[in-house]
Amino acid sequence: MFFSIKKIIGKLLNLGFTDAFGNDLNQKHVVNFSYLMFCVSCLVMIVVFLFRQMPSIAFFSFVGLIIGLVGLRYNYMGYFSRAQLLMPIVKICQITILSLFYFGSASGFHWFFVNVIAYAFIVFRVDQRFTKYWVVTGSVLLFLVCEFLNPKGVYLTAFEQAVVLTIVFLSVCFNFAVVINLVMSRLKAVNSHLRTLAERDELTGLSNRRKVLADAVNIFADSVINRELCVFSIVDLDHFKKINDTFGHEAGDLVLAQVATMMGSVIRSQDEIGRYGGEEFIVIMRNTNLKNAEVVMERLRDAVENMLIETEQGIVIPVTISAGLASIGPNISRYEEILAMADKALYTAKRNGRNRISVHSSFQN
Ligand SMILES: Nc1nc2c(ncn2[C@@H]2O[C@H](COP(=O)(O)OP(=O)(O)OP(=O)(O)O)[C@@H](O)[C@H]2O)c(=O)[nH]1
Repeated sequence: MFFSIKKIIGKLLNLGFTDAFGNDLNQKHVVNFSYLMFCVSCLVMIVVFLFRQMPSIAFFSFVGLIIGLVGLRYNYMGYFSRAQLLMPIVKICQITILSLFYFGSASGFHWFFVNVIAYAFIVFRVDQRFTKYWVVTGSVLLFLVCEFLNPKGVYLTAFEQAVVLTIVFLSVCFNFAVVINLVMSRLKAVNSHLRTLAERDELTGLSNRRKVLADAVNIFADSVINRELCVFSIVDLDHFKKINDTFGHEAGDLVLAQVATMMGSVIRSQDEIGRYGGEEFIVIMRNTNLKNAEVVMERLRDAVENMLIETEQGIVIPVTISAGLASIGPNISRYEEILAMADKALYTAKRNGRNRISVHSSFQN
């Protein structure tokens, strides 16, 4: 129940969004949220004041509701700056008129200006600072006018004013909590998206060199601390230059992407894969000895050899890989040493005819 409500609210706040990670998203969310809250409050006031037979406030709130819906639609249609600006204008008018002519400052209704000021600080960017200062200055001045001009109001009894004061306090707190939450969760989402972009290789979707080497450091350190084995493997596509030269660079890219997908499906979930550069990949196998690692890599080699990669013209591109494997050992103090050994083993595999797996032995030169 709670989650479905949260989902509906999330959908409403995302109204009009086309790009999940563009700029201004914090602002758009806050604008949507402000309109939603404004429309809900207008609706509540229409009901309450119709019930209390105060048609003028009910009508005033109805006009507010219509303007609120227009603003929401503006934001939905992508007229962000119009929506952005309409909100503080309508809110300032509503607070001033209700506070001065109906509720009186004892109701604390003019404290809603706090929301307008917070809105201005969050929603207007640096290049809109003049609008921001106008909204903030206007709000502060009108707050003072409301505070000193008509403390009693004409409509509400002292008790009702106390009730309104409590409602104002609670809703200002609520608005602040939601807006802070919104901004934080947007920042978190954008942050994690940026991290993903910074760590992914665009062509293959695998970890890029920086990420896989960072994984290598961590896995190596974990293995040393826990006295476990780990195996590093460097995988290289055979005669890849020839594939590019024969079938074209695009076909080469297709091969890289499809081999990467195959690697993702054959390599065990606990292992890490990344694109080391060009047509080279790294596979890091945790808690694994060389023998088991060789079995996994042999399975991959076989799977790649049997892949059917077709160009757009329907030509099948024959692809094979070679891989070199090396394991952590007693005299190894840095992960780069294992990579260097795996690279040597790869060289051996290439020298021995390619399409094979070669394991680095400590007796090798
Ligand atoms: N299509 C494509 N080609 C790339 C990419 N990155 C590197 N290459 C090409 O990969 C080729 C690698 O060639 P070589 O290093 O000579 O290796 P090879 O032809 O695979 O030969 P062996 O490794 O000895 O079997 C070069 O021609 C690069 O231009 C890429 O992202 N896409």
